[in-house]
Amino acid sequence: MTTPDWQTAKEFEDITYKKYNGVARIAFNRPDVRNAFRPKTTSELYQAFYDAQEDTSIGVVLLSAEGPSTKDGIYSFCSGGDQKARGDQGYVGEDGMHRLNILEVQRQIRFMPKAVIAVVPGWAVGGGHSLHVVCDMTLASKEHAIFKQTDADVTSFDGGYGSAYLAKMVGQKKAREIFFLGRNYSAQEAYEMGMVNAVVPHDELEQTAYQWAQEILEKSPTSIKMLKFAMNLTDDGMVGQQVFAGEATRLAYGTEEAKEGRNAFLEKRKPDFGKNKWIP
Ligand SMILES: CC(C)(COP(=O)(O)OP(=O)(O)OC[C@H]1O[C@@H](n2cnc3c(N)ncnc32)[C@H](O)[C@@H]1OP(=O)(O)O)[C@@H](O)C(=O)NCCC(=O)NCCSC(=O)CCC(=O)c1ccccc1C(=O)O
Repeated sequence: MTTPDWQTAKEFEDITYKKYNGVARIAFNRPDVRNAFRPKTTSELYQAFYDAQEDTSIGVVLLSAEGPSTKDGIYSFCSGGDQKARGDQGYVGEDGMHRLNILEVQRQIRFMPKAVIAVVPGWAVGGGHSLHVVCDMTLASKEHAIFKQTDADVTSFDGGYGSAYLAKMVGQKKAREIFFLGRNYSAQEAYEMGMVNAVVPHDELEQTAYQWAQEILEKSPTSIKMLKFAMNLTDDGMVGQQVFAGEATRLAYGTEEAKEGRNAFLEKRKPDFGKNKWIP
């Protein structure tokens, strides 16, 4: 397996954004504050995920993190909302507005028609924990990954994917333990709970993530997209149905039947869908 020769796709301040060979790598880049996100970070994440979604050469996105901290050498994935940027109604950006826009990033990850893999080299805490939960898969550093939910320490509560979807993943009792007690869990413990796909030696983590991405890229893009949306559907209610059905409509547009319907309208005639089209 080749080592990725990552090329910077766009320069940002709080994240790095690179691409190589069908894979986009978006990484938190505030390691000295355990990769906490502030409004600038979430805005940059939003832009990078949007670009990765629009880029037809990209099939898999890795959500990772730079590090370790220059202060103490500790690795982190993300420690959630930056408590120094927190105001009374959200996190305060350079424009003075109070925002909760990490939830928009969660929805981008959830609804993008491409696989998103969380690559967790260290702490995954609070809103950072929720981000790994919403990703399609999670790979974790054997030596350094620690999973922890501190929402209940700082009067926050991710009542969507971070908690309710987590409960579907690890079971109700375990999810309540994670949130109500706020303990630290190792990569192995997270794996045994069912919220991590693989525990990987730290030095091999990024290469393994790239390798998993390459395996996905060998599959049918339509299958991957439809499978992701099918698996989302039951937990996402009407929006899940809308997203899945939108892609089904796209597939229907490609049929002769759909072309006849469009052409008949444009030619101001009744459509002729032919006989024997009612396949069982
Ligand atoms: C992550 C820790 C457990 C790591 O502990 P440790 O290794 O001992 O390191 P520290 O010495 O504590 O930290 C080193 C350094 O980093 C700074 N830092 C760490 N985390 C943060 C943070 N989240 N914000 C700001 N700064 C942080 C720390 O101050 C130190 O700085 P020095 O200057 O060197 O002293 C531990 O650090 C820890 O517990 N961190 C806090 C975790 C936390 O509580 N996060 C917030 C949870 S709430 C949240 O994320 C809500 C966001 C969200 O997703 C959401 C959900 C629902 C609705 C809306 C939203 C939304 O959008 O807000």
